[in-house]
Amino acid sequence: MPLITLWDVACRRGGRLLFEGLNLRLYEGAVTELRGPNGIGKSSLLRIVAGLLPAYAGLVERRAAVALADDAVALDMRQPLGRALGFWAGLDGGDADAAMAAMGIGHLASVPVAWLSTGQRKRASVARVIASGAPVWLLDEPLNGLDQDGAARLAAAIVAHAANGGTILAASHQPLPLTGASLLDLGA
Ligand SMILES: Nc1ncnc2c1ncn2[C@@H]1O[C@H](COP(=O)(O)OP(=O)(O)OP(=O)(O)O)[C@@H](O)[C@H]1O
Repeated sequence: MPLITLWDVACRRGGRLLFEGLNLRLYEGAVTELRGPNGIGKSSLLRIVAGLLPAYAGLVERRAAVALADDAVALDMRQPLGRALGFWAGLDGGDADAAMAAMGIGHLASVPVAWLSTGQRKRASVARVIASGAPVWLLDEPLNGLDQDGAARLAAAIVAHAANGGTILAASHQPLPLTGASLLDLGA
């Protein structure tokens, strides 16, 4: 049984139909890379899957909790990273320290989120998804701003999450540094 199923989904934004007739199943243990040119609707699709944007047509079925990481770091900028992540992990029942360690940012726990660099913020938003405990991870350009170590940590986190029965849908212009992902090309 898929964790997420889309039936015949269409997306319309700003008066333009971006895509239609999209059928998608995200199964436990699957990693799916979402590709397509700028503006085709990848971020919009992630928001539809997350329930943040209504589909223009079609049906979306969610059988598990969903966590989305996009360009906006969804953390309190004034708080130290550890407390900001801990707040959400506390609500979600996840482990902020383990998530920070996985993304190599444990040493930044006392640094205000606003002071973090671009790549550190990206690592923090991935850590928030890790700490969410949600089976479904939606990642929008997760490699943006990440150095080689960050990319390797992201790949390891994705592989571990899939091995634990999670599913990952990642919109990325660069291939994720891991094997076994399936491709969904919105531009095809
Ligand atoms: N809030 C909005 N109102 C109207 N149109 C929007 C809105 N948000 C996005 N769009 C339009 O929807 C289209 C698809 O945007 P989206 O961000 O989903 O594309 P994308 O495939 O993720 O692009 P990129 O590769 O550049 O990140 C774009 O033409 C964009 O201008």
